[in-house]
Amino acid sequence: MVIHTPQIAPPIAVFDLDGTLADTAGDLVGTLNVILEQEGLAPLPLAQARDMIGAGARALIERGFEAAGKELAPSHLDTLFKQFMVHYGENIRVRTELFPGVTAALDQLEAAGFILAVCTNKVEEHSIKLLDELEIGHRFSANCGRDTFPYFKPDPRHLTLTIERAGGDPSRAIMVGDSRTDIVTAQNAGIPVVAVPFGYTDVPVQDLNPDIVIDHFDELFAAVETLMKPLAA
Ligand SMILES: O=C(O)COP(=O)(O)O
Ligand SMILES: [Mg+2]
Repeated sequence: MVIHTPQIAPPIAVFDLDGTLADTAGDLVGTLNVILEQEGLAPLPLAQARDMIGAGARALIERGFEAAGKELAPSHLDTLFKQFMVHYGENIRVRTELFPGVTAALDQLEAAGFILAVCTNKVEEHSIKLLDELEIGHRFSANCGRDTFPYFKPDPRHLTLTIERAGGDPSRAIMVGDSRTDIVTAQNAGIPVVAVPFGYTDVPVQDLNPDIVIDHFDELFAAVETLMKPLAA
């Protein structure tokens, strides 16, 4: 007699990229400033422009122009977006580094049997390139950007389709992110969310009602265990 045990999907942890896994602001704002200067506008200080990150490069350019008080026609935005993509792609890892403790936290999750995935509003090509240059790309079963599906964060389908592509189960998943976009995406997908406070957000992440806020990646595994305990029991 063959006894069939029910197949339980492994747990999955899905990470945002910019402001969560890596501090990318120096290179994103660096490219934004190249565009602004080319348009005759003053470059923005990093401290001001970093919180404009999180909704993709198009939004970053729009927000940069808004901060400079300059109108931007949609057709011109298209041109600048293409220039941004080329310049950023060529300068993606000049000042960008992983946040402290990322590699060890991914090790811990992998050792506990977690599938790992990325769900970012970066375009997929740049997300793949950057994570490879940061030498962690091979760890992720799926790396889904703004252009991977017809939906992108805060649409919860960006997250649920990432989980599906990685071979995970949305009922055994957690999201880790730095912004309102990530928190709203996870909440709308019914998935618990861990927030990091060191990323890019114009309001403190604590005020956005995530399930847990961690100050350092050293705290991630314990946070995930707490949020997933009912599932493991
Ligand atoms: O704004 C971006 O370029 C992408 O941001 P995200 O990785 O935080 O989704
Ligand atoms: Mg982010």
